[in-house]
Amino acid sequence: MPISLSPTRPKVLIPEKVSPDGLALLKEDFDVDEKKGLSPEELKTIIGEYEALIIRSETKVTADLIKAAKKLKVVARAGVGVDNVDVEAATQHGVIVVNSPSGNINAAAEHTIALMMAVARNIGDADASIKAGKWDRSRLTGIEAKGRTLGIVGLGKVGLTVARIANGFGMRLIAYDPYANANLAAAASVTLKPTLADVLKEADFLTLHTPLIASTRGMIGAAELATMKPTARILNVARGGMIDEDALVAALDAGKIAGAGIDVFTSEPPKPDSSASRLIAHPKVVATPHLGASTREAQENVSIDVCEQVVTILNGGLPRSAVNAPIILQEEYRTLQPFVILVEKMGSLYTQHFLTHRSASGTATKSFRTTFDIIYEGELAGLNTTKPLFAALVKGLLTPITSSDGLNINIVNAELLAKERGILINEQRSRENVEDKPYSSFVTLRARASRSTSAVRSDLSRSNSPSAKRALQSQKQSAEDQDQVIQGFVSGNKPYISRLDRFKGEFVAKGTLLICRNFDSCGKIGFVGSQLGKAGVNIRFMNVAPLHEEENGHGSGSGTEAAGAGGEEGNEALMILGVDGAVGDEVVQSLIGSEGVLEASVINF
Ligand SMILES: NC(=O)C1=CN([C@@H]2O[C@H](COP(=O)(O)OP(=O)(O)OC[C@H]3O[C@@H](n4cnc5c(N)ncnc54)[C@H](O)[C@@H]3O)[C@@H](O)[C@H]2O)C=CC1
Ligand SMILES: O=C(O)C(=O)COP(=O)(O)O
Repeated sequence: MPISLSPTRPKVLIPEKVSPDGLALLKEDFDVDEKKGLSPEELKTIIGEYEALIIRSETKVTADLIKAAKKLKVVARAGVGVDNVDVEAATQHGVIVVNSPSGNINAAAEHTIALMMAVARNIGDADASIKAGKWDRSRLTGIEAKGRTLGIVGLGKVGLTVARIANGFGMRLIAYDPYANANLAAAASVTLKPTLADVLKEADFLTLHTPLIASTRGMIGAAELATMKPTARILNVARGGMIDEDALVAALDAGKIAGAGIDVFTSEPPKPDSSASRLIAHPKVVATPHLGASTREAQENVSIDVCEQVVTILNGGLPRSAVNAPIILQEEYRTLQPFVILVEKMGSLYTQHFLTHRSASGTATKSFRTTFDIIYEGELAGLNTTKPLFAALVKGLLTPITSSDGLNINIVNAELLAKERGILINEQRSRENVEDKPYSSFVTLRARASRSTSAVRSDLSRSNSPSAKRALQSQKQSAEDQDQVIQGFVSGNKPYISRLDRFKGEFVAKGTLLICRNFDSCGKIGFVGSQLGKAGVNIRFMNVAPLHEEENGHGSGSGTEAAGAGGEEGNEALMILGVDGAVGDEVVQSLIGSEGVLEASVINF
């Protein structure tokens, strides 16, 4: 396969050891830089070049770093914990943070069990002793796990896996987790306790498996240790800050706790003379340098998991495990993805078609409407989340009028950006039956007029006075008082537009389209075809969209302009032409005038 040397290939930075299995997925389309041992300053200097950053627990992704990362779209954590990432700063800058929520769970659970047995049987001490030439058997007598109580704090993915393995050892299992799933706990033979104190006082082994968050930071301090059995042993393969390291050292010294197996520390690597270093050096402690996830299998899993997500995000798709975005269920994801594309195209069509078009009076730029209704009908109406569709709409609406590399709109920041620009989007769901239609879901985008058509219509139906009715009627006919409508659906995974403004006609939203509004009479198609032919523009397809039935009989909405331009009577239609390549301004201008083309716009999807 030829290798593209294009300088525009997105760049991915990997400042830590990440398994090559996932990186192979990136190398085809992106430039992958593996640069280990960078200082925070060096990282900050180069981060501006990169679209994606893949990290483990060592890289600190601070607000400062994110600010310097002008092109960054994604921070991918090849593991679970994201406490080394300033997720809030990432959200503010529209940077998606993804992780691998289950790739290393088994590794972390098995490491916990390894530490538990190492502490129970004095493995570390025994190993050092025998290597020093001693045969010290009586001092190194241990205890058995069987029949002892394992207290689990945090009964999530790792906690439950530890429970299942420990159950096989014949241990009694208790846990404290106020948010735990009671059915899963019962199925793993775990008794949930109402308070942490209940677990602390009964545990022979205490193991921590919560994230490091405000409610868990320092959760095991001197006061908690004082309530535990003096024969108890503590395990921590979660995060350093959850145990007060100085308090644990003091409890071990005082014989209030029998031992500890610790994989994670408040400073990693531990600074000399820090509380972490004192804990590691303690003879009753078995310590490992954050090895919970360090198995070949786990590293393969997390690497493939996050690299796949990086590929998806850099190709404009939605990740499956974004930390700073709503979670999309897998089955919903499959339903949503083609509609994400459709809705983005509908938004983009709105901005390109309604805002800038050519007419006899030159190029007109209409003001951007700020209140939109988006109505989901059919299957889409039953979805739990339509957040990605909302984001796609904001992206579609704004991308044509903003510099594309300056605006990075995604599910994370779409709401904020819409708000900043004063755009109000009302999402509505309609259970209307689409069974007789060739599609299962249908989307309507309605840009509300300053005074919406529906409001004028309801005023019309309520008004008894003929003069008031006439006034309202003329108000309704003004283009600025018309809601602007785009409708679409997905069929065969392709995004179709089925209504554009007052016209109905199906066309695929793809490539470059030339859209002409003209009188629906003979000769127009030939005229446009010959003008484009003269300009060397190849026509891929052509469609005529007549007035939508709602509009027939209501007159031709923007009648003033129609009469002024051509002076012809009768209905209007849209001519939609799929063309190859660019259509220059002069070509568009040549179409408008006496031959009856009233307006034209060029849309690039
Ligand atoms: N040492 C290592 O290499 C590894 C460490 N980890 C760490 O292990 C920890 C657990 O990971 P997972 O099981 O995947 O997370 P998880 O999110 O599946 O489970 C966490 C559990 O903690 C519970 N929890 C939250 N706040 C709590 C509180 N105040 N008190 C009691 N329970 C609380 C939650 O309800 C949840 O059930 C994380 O800190 C993660 O970063 C994970 C993998 C490898
Ligand atoms: O996944 C986690 O939360 C871990 O702690 C693993 O960290 P690591 O990727 O081994 O630096």
